Amino acid sequence: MSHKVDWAKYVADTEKNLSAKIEEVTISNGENLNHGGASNDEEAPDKFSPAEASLLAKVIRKGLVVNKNDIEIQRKDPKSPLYSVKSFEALNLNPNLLKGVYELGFNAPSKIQETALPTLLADPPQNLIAQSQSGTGKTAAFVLAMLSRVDATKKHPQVLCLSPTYELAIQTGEVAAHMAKFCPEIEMKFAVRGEEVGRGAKLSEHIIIGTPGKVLDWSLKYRVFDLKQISVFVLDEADVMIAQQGHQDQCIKIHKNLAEPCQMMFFSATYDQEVMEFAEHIVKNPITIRLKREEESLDNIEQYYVKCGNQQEKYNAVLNIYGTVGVGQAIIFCHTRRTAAWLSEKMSKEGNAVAVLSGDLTVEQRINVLDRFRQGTEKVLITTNVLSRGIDVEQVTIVVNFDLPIDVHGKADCDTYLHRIGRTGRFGKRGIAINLIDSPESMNICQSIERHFNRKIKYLNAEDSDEIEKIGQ
Ligand SMILES: Nc1ncnc2c1ncn2[C@@H]1O[C@H](COP(=O)(O)OP(=O)(O)OP(=O)(O)O)[C@@H](O)[C@H]1O
Repeated sequence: MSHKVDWAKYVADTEKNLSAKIEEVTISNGENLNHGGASNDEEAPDKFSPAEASLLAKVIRKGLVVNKNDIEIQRKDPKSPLYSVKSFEALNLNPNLLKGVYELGFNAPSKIQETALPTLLADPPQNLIAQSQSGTGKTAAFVLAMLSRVDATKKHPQVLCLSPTYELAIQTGEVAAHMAKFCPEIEMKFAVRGEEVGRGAKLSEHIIIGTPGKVLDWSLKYRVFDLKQISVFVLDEADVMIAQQGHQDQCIKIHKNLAEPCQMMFFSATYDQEVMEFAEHIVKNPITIRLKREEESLDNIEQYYVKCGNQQEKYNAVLNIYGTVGVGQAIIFCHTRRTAAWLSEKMSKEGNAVAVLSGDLTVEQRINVLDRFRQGTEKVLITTNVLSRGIDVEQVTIVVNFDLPIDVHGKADCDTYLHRIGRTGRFGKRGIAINLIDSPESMNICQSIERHFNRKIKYLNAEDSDEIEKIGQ
């Protein structure tokens, strides 16, 4: 399964070509980028096709051309999560892993990578509970630590990484496979729905990446690997894994069956106070990397709300937004599978190419939908909270909360909100989050979220396509 998508490469190549052409054309035609006006088309060094010209306008409008510079500026800003003073070389990684890192196009570590890796690679091993904003490179941080800790001469599972969903486990495995490209001696296995092992089998892979239920079955029920031999235990999205019903019992059971010494690595973009206290209780002498509340939400994601009278008006707002996604892509979050199915059916019937991903699809269907979205086959993905955490599709420019996230008591679920909007604005890119408000209750929830993060959610008139267009500028 490919991790880097062709579509992203297409946009990147197009950007590169267009940037080159902008330079050429600007040199020969002054400010006239599009060869229009008084310039002589025949003398132009390299004429834009109409499709290129329109893509150029969109790319410029969305700020993608300047984005690379933006990232370099963010890297030098001590307040940015991308800020770092060290290079990857300075982190003492194995040279073959370093090659993998550069092959992925990473030039310098982000703040969390630079801070966490020295702790994770220290001897004797240190336990770590780490928090860093969405899209800031936590996965690479713990994957590099996992790969660094493998003793390939021992032919049994020794590193275990748990993810809350099937999609996230697969994504993490793909990142690990890319980083380990030059370490063929390291073997990995997915423990997720759809993967089977024979009864009585003994796994020889060094790294297991999976979801809690399957890992529990394989380790304690079928005994195809021994939790006592695990020396590195990673919990991605650690707060839901130890606090949310469904995952909690399984994760705690796995955790209890680990033997000393086992290095613990807990990562998430959010931990509420209670969950952090619990994490610190179950992890011995941890180093903790914690964000202040005001640092949790990202400056590069602009947040808006749109007032809608009813479901139909929400639908109209989505259509307006759909029309302005441009070169990017959008993810729309609904509260229930039913709403997601209703919305996707209605949009598809009216000729809009949308995909839907919710828990009622088979795992093959789910991964197929996500792959198609990553390749840009559909510009819009409609989903539920199942995709709210961790999923990394770098060209997502807009996240829409068709329904605001609420907890079981109907109160604002601020953590889920942060994870949902974090599907855009990945690694310093710009992103837009739009919340559709259709009742006084949803307005209250929106305001609670605003207060919680102390960050403005601005009003947007979705009747006005021009205004929606403007926010992408
Ligand atoms: N040092 C780096 N240089 C350039 N790009 C990077 C670097 N580290 C990570 N990335 C890219 O940044 C994106 C986000 O990284 P990642 O998915 O690890 O974020 P995260 O912090 O785990 O996010 P989330 O909280 O949503 O799980 C990915 O596309 C990844 O390839």
